[in-house]
Amino acid sequence: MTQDELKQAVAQAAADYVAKHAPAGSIIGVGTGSTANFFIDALAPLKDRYKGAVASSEATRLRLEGHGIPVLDLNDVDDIPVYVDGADEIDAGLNMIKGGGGALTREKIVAAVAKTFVCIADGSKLVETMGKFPLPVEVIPMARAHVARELVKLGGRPQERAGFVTDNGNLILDVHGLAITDPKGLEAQINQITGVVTNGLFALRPANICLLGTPEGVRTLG
Ligand SMILES: O=C(CO)[C@H](O)[C@H](O)COP(=O)(O)O
Repeated sequence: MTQDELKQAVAQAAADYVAKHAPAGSIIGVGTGSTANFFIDALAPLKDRYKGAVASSEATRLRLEGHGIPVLDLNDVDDIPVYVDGADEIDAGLNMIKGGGGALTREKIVAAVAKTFVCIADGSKLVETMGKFPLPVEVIPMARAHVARELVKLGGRPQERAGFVTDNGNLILDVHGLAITDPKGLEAQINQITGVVTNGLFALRPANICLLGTPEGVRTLG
C-alpha cells in the first residue's frame, strides 16, 4: 500500500469513529495536513448529520467549505465531542509532535476544547522516542533571536522555517537534535520561554486514541 492509501484508510476509519461517537447535531473538530484532508473528504458524505466543524487552519476551513460543511468560530462553540487530526510523530503513550504544516497553535486550541482527540497517522509516524522530526515552535517575530538562544540552551538546533508565516502572523522555529525523553516536561519548559506562542509537543494533552495505518489494516492504539 502507498502512504496515501494508508492515510485514506485511517481517514475513513476516523469518519466511521465520528459516525459512531459524535451525536447527531454536534460539531466536529478538524485538524490540518494531508491525512486530515483525507478525513475531510471522508466526512463530507456525513455532513447533514452534523451542525458543522471547527477548523484548525485556514487551509482546513477552505477545504471544509469546499465540501459545503459549515465552519463555526470556536468562540461560538461550547462542546466538541471529537477532534480528528494527524501527527508528525506519535509514541506509545500517544504523545505527539505536530506542526509540520505550521498549524500547531490552532490545533492545540481546538484539541483543548475537544473531549476526544483521535490521531490519524500512517505507521511511519509511530516512534519509540520523539525528536527525529524537528520540533516546531511558533514564535512572535520580534522574539526570534531570543527564543532561538533559549532553545540552544535546551540542547536543540533551531532553524527558522524560511518564508513561512503562520495563520496567526508568527514564524516557526523547527528545532533539530532533540531526544525527547520527557515530552510533558519539555512541552512545559519551552512554553515558558517569553516570545513562544506554543510548541508542537502534544503531551500535556495527548491523543485519546490513535488510528494507525499499516499494510495489515488499521490498528487502534489507546
Ligand atoms: O500538525 C500538523 C499540521 O500542523 C499535521 O497534522 C502533521 O504535520 C501531519 O501532517 P500529514 O498528515 O500531512 O503527514
